[in-house]
Amino acid sequence: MPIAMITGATSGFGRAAAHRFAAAGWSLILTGRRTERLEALEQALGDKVRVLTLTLDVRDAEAVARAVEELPDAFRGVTCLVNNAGLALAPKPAQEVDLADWHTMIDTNVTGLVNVTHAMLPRLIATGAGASIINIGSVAGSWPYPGGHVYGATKAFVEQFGYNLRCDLKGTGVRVTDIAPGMAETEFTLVRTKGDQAASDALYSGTTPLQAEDIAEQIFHVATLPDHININRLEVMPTRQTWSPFTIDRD
Ligand SMILES: NC(=O)C1=CN([C@@H]2O[C@H](COP(=O)(O)OP(=O)(O)OC[C@H]3O[C@@H](n4cnc5c(N)ncnc54)[C@H](OP(=O)(O)O)[C@@H]3O)[C@@H](O)[C@H]2O)C=CC1
Ligand SMILES: O=CCS(=O)(=O)O
Repeated sequence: MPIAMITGATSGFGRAAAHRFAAAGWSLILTGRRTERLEALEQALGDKVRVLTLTLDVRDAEAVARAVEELPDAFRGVTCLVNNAGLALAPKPAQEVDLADWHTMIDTNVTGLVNVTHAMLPRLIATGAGASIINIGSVAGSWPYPGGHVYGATKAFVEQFGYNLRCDLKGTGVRVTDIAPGMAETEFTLVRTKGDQAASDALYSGTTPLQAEDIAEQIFHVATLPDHININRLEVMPTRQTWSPFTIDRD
């Protein structure tokens, strides 16, 4: 059975993707910082498929490299890497944001994704045809909005990094896709607001956001396309989310 490695599997898209791949019999390497949630996933899925959990902070390049180096033989032949771990912080004007929040987003969404990709590239190239890297970008990487500041910029990095990877991976069979979701109801807003459950509930109320399972289905679809097809970018929004017009500062 093929193997998927999913970062940020303890919540949201990552956890839903773990369930989706498991339903199709894939073996799983699941990572995140919250060990108890990884254990719960292993309990839920371990009867059906082979599961390896790794408590890992993607920002720690050494720990990531070591974990990949020490993968047990049964988990070395990874077919699909889902670079999903990420977060937004500080939904307020740039001039009011703590610098530490910008650093956390860059360290996680950019440096963390690069750490995991760098460590996994040899494994994916060894797999060859049919292998894929699926990076979770965001609509925020393409469309500016107030309070998007560094978060959107990190997701623009994710998109361009993926395209550039594709150039260098030509001939290896390894595919690279940027899946760019719009508003989806996960723990994302709870994290972004540093635990403000009311703000999170308010954002998703009275409309129909994407659910984690919607994006998990897209991830699984991209991972299981015939070997000769590479979706470069897949932008997915709720039907009830669109763009705003330009705004103008007037006297
Ligand atoms: N929800 C949305 O509206 C959208 C989300 N996205 C992106 O989707 C991805 C998943 O987010 P989503 O599922 O919504 O949010 P959740 O907050 O529900 O899940 C985020 C996951 O990322 C993990 N994570 C965060 N920081 C780290 C870290 N330093 N090291 C390892 N794992 C980490 C968390 O695990 P743990 O805390 O256990 O480490 C968790 O499993 C993110 O990249 C996000 O930017 C993109 C577009 C829309
Ligand atoms: O990436 C998350 C979606 S949004 O909050 O930027 O619209």
